Amino acid sequence: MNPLSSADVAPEPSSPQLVVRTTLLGTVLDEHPAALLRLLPRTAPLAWVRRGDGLVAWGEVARVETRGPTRFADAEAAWAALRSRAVVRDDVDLPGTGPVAFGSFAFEEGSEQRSVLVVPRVVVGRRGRTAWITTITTSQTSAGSAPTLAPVPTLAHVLEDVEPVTAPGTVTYSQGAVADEAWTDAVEQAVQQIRDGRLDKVVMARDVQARTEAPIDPRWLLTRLATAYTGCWTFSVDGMVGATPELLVRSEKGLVTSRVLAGTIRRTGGEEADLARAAKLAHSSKDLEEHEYAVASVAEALAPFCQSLNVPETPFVLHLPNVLHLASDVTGVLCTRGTGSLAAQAGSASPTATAGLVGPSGLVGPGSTSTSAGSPTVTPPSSLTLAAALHPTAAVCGTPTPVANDLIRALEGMDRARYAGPVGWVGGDGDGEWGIALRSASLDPEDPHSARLFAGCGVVAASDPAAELAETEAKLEPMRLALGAEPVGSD
Ligand SMILES: C=C(O[C@H]1C=CC=C(C(=O)O)[C@@H]1O)C(=O)O
Repeated sequence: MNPLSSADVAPEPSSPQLVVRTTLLGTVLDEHPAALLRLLPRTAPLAWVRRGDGLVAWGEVARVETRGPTRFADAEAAWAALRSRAVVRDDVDLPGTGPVAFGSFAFEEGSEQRSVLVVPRVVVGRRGRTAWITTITTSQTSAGSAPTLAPVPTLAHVLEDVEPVTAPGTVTYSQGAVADEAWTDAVEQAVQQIRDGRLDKVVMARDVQARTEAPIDPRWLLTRLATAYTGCWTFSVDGMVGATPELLVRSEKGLVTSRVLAGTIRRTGGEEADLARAAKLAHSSKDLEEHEYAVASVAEALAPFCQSLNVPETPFVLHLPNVLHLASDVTGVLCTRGTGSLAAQAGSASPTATAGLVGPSGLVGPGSTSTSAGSPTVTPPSSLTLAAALHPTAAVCGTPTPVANDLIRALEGMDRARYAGPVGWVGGDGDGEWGIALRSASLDPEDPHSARLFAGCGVVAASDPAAELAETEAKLEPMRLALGAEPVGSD
């Protein structure tokens, strides 16, 4: 059993002291992909779940709200202050045990939408056969006296308080910020700008409004998403709900992973026809081009933090129930004390500098990006720092990033709010997992009958606006299914 420990960093007088206790859960959770989600209360559920593993949480002992260009840095500083003073007893010591904060960040620095980090009161987690429960309280004790650990609830106690999940009833959909025709016009203009050479790729998104007969119970959506989209990360943070297939970054004990997606084709439902479509996607020059930009943006953003990086040369085809995607898993080893970053190594022209680093064909790989700031990193960056550095990737913004971002502002006609922004969790040691908030909806805090669904797609020179509109419809399917009534099976 780990002793009570408090990090030896100077206390930050303005932030409360967290008292955190993690213990093993004696009760075995069943194998259903939504088993963890069944523990959640109706109000403000927090979740990050995939294939039955992950974290669910509720209650709120601290909340950080940030905005604007410093939204990531401010959240990071607040979390650093909280975790540095935390008193922690962790009997399990796995990723996701001990102190945890859930976050959801606005896509755009000029967004009206707040970005949030929430420190929950109770977290239940599972990794394989191990399940645990963490309680977090804030200490009210005066300096010098020992903080009291909260009693740990049993699973039976937790389940006693769970209200039944309710269905949303009939759902009606209506146009979002931009009508379909105006949206395809905007895509047409984007294609023209690409053909004129102003940029290589831009991701254009749209929204759809859903209105439900009964108030939306987020657990209805989460359970259905986790059951049908088992390969995706089902998330819920501060009203942002979805099942994303795209992992922006996972940072665990010095290793980083990012699942990059770009390039899409709708599934037909028939196995043989889908295999033919997968082959078509894998050879589509338009989709491969879209994908290469996205992989390059991730590799470039990670290079300054990594001593080695593996960038697959060719994507694989990821099968989801609604669509097929081109996918690449980029992995890396973070710099530690004494090991310089890839970017720095590339600058020094070391023969081993780019070992294991394969740039996507035809694009500038990170190993040759000598302009990246490449000073050796001594403290491994937190997962939130990495997410901030990666955001926005070319899977949700475009190439070059600033030009694409400007074009999105000029043409898209809506505030993306937290759609396509990082969503996930960060732990007490900075490790964590952040997805890109895709295949998602934002629940209206003022009106429980209302949700805003989002979808976007990568536009390149060869894009056809009508086909891009159809692609957004395919990407809206998971959330339409989540709001539906018919039974769902797993993929
Ligand atoms: C922007 C979205 O998807 C991105 C992720 C995968 C494939 C994409 C594409 O093929 O366009 C997009 O880059 C979305 O789902 O809203």
